[in-house]
Amino acid sequence: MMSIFAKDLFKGQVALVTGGGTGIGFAIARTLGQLGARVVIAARALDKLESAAEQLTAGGMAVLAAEVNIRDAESVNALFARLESEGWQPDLLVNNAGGQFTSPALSMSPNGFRAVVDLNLQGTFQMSQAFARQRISQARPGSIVNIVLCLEQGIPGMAHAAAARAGVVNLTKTLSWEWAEHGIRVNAVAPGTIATSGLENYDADNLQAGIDRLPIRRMGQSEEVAEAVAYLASPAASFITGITLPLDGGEHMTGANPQR
Ligand SMILES: CCC/C=C/C(=O)SCCNC(=O)CCNC(=O)[C@H](O)C(C)(C)COP(=O)([O-])OP(=O)([O-])OC[C@H]1O[C@@H](n2cnc3c(N)ncnc32)[C@H](O)[C@@H]1OP(=O)([O-])[O-]
Ligand SMILES: NC(=O)C1=CN([C@@H]2O[C@H](COP(=O)(O)OP(=O)(O)OC[C@H]3O[C@@H](n4cnc5c(N)ncnc54)[C@H](OP(=O)(O)O)[C@@H]3O)[C@@H](O)[C@H]2O)C=CC1
Repeated sequence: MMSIFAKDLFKGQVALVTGGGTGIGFAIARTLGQLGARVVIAARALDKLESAAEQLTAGGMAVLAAEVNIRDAESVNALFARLESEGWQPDLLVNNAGGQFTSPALSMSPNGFRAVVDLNLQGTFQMSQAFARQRISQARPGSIVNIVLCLEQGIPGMAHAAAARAGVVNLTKTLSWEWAEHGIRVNAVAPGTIATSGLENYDADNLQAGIDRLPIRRMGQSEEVAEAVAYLASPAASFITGITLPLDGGEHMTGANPQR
């Protein structure tokens, strides 16, 4: 898929994409890199990040693979300190890392619920706070895009993720208020079902049943998410903050697939 944006849209900027070594995050990193940004891809598994970085570098992009566990505040702070000292301080942050397991709410353990909230809500907050502290201390503007989930009708089988991502949707609004005066915009994209290896743990028949109910009857592509992220991160969206953009083939109108 060709990007509709100008090739040098993000020239001179650094984009930090969490979970940027796989799936949607990889597509976001590739799009931002193709549009001129230097890109940091950050996650836990350095081997996966390094092979992703190799692919992107082979395509002519400037890419740094950096280890981080977004659930761990010390790891997050160490990442931002490293990026500053190595000249990769980010102008744009894409909080893409996240995920969950499926389980009926009745069988979730406290620790299982907490792990998913920690990853998706606490992790997103910790990354956003570290980013904003760095930008604001240097009086530089910035842009944050959070990847959430289509959750408008609730998500049966994923109570932890639904609650955590609803938290991120409101965090997006609240931080957009608090940080607007510093030139930092905060927005989110809410994907429906997107074809990535991340879907391997989901029942294919149930996914198909959900897709059959959509106005646009197919899975989304990672590149479609990446284009929306590029738009929201760019000056074309300079008057947009606090929004969550549904990117879901219409799923926000059909309701969640109860079999998920
Ligand atoms: C249509 C689809 C839409 C969305 C698609 C996507 O998002 S695609 C993207 C897809 N990509 C991803 O989702 C990737 C990211 N996802 C992850 O890393 C994991 O799903 C995670 C968030 C649970 C973290 O896992 P972790 O290993 O760091 O967790 P931990 O070791 O710290 O354990 C904490 C607690 O959680 C419990 N527990 C863990 N797994 C299961 C399970 N399957 N079953 C039941 N319980 C489970 C575990 O037993 C423990 O509780 P206990 O026993 O102490 O009471
Ligand atoms: N595919 C889909 O249909 C949809 C996906 N999403 C969301 O989009 C995002 C990307 O998903 P997708 O590409 O499909 O799946 P992936 O499983 O490929 O992406 C998850 C990424 O998050 C990283 N990650 C997980 N835990 C941590 C952590 N503690 N610290 C840092 N990085 C972490 C993983 O890397 P590592 O394990 O190396 O840390 C991985 O790169 C996720 O937030 C997902 O929930 C939302 C809606 C639909």
